[in-house]
Amino acid sequence: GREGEVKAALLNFLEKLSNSNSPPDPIWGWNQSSDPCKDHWKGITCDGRNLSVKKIILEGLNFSGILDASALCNVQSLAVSLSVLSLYDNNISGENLDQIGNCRQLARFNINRNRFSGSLPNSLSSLSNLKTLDISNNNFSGNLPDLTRISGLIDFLVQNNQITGLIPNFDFSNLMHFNVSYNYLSGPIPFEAHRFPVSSFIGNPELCGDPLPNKCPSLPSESQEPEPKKSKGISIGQILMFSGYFLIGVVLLLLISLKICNKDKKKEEKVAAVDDSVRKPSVMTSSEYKEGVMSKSEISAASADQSGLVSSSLIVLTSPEANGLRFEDLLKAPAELLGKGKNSSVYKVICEELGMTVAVKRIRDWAISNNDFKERMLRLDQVRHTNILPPLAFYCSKQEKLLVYEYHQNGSLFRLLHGTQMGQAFGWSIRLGIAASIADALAFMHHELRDDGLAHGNLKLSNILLNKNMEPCISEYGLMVADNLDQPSLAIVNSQQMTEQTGSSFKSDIYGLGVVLLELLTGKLVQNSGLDLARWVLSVVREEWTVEVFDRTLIREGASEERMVNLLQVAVKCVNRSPEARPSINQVALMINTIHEDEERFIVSEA
Ligand SMILES: Nc1ncnc2c1ncn2[C@@H]1O[C@H](COP(=O)(O)OP(=O)(O)OP(=O)(O)O)[C@@H](O)[C@H]1O
Repeated sequence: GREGEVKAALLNFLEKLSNSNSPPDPIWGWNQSSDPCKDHWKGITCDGRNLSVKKIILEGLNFSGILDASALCNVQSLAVSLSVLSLYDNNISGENLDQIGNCRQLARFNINRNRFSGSLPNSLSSLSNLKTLDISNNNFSGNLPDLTRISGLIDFLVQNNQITGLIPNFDFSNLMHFNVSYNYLSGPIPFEAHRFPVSSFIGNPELCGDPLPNKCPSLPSESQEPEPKKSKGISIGQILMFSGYFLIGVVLLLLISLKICNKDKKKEEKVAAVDDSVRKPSVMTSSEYKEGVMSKSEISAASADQSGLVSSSLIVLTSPEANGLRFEDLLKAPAELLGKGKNSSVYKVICEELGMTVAVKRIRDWAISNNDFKERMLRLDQVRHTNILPPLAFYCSKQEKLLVYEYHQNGSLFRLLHGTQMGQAFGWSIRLGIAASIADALAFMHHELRDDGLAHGNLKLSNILLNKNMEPCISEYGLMVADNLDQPSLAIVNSQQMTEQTGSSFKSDIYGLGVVLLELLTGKLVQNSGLDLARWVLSVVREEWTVEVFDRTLIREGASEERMVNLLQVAVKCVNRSPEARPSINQVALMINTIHEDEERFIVSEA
């Protein structure tokens, strides 16, 4: 019957894989007289009712035979259920690989670190459920197959092969990891792929265009075309990447006094100058800048009273770090653009005389009255928590607001998790400790500021900075000018908007925290609202292969699966579509701290 057919197919598959006629090690349980599901054959995972084989995972086992795809995928009763095939890290080569296309349910196919060669089967394009394709570190040659129809692809990893030709079109929308480095690919990198880091493409001498430093030779009629496109949708990731190239950043603090309304036009020109500088790095001296934007009298008004609370200029708050900070110093100092969102930019400003480096956030066209803004800043100044970055000073005019924060040279959690110094250990205990600190800090702030209606409003990895001791420091608390508020109408974003409108942005913070937790657990990049990542995690958890979601470096490190699953459950609760169904921040903080304490007890017991 069916069961016998599956069993025979698996035994045939294993025999070819192990390249020997001797029966498999008895402790594996693979034999004629037992059942792959009920008797838990090593490497086999079945569905909940033990009726069908869902996964075959035989990693790092020194197999040196062949993967005969027809032995698995041409057996109907097996092919209809198999969703994961991973033979990562063996010495296997392939046979009948084109038959893989018959394993229609395959969501993960991983043959990384083996000895496959020849061309990639075109039948890969019929695996419409595929989420992870990892064929890296083999000897594949020929062109990449056309995978445009696989819209759910999340990981596409083909690095370290001998693949030639152009990078074909993909549906890049869900792709989180894309790596074609160290092959023989040529031609331009598709525009949609520019958001991936340089490391995704290096080692292909004939590949060109962003994010690689070598420009593509311009085609006669299109040479000027791509430029404006590039500047259009600069994402956080791109900004981070570009910042590597910008050794000298751009000096600009655009300030327009309330009184001088007729300088609007002039201001627009200046804004354009900033925008332009993102593409073409240039340096503008502070005196050039000052002349254009601010009159001397305004500067002196700004610096008239160092102790702060001067009406229409820079208002210095009570942090001891802000002591002596003057507008003039900010204007004189060299500045570097750190990042730029739709309505805001952040500059690093080095005030040498004060021996101090600050980050200045400039927000344009924020529909908040100057009085409300001032009141809000003064209120925020009264509530302090060690893991919340207080503003040092601020400035407001009708068109724009400036916020001065202490600069944190260790960067953000975003950079730590996705940055170039990937090798740096960012292990499970540290991630869990950071998660607990963030939750505690938010719980404190929510409690103190609930009556004022002041939540964080835009919690995400790039707003969580790291101090000298690598402890988290949440910046931009209370600004509540989320960049993503005008994203395309996706269900969760809409409900988030709704809650925000009804004054309950506290629940949005819970959602934001949930996404941060998901990112810490999966190591995956989240775009915009966090919707993609949340949706992906939920789909994976629903498919009963929860372990698949975790960051591989955490798995490799041997992090406790139980505690990772516990934290995942907290995260999943936080990203519930319905704001009312999300737990309160106190509940979240309690749950995370319990997991963190478990972890600490475990570490002590291990020592
Ligand atoms: N005080 C600071 N010290 C060091 N780096 C900072 C500081 N404030 C912000 N940054 C970094 O500057 C970059 C730009 O910050 P910004 O807040 O504009 O970007 P964002 O968080 O991506 O977008 P958003 O405008 O939605 O907050 C980020 O990489 C952020 O981590």
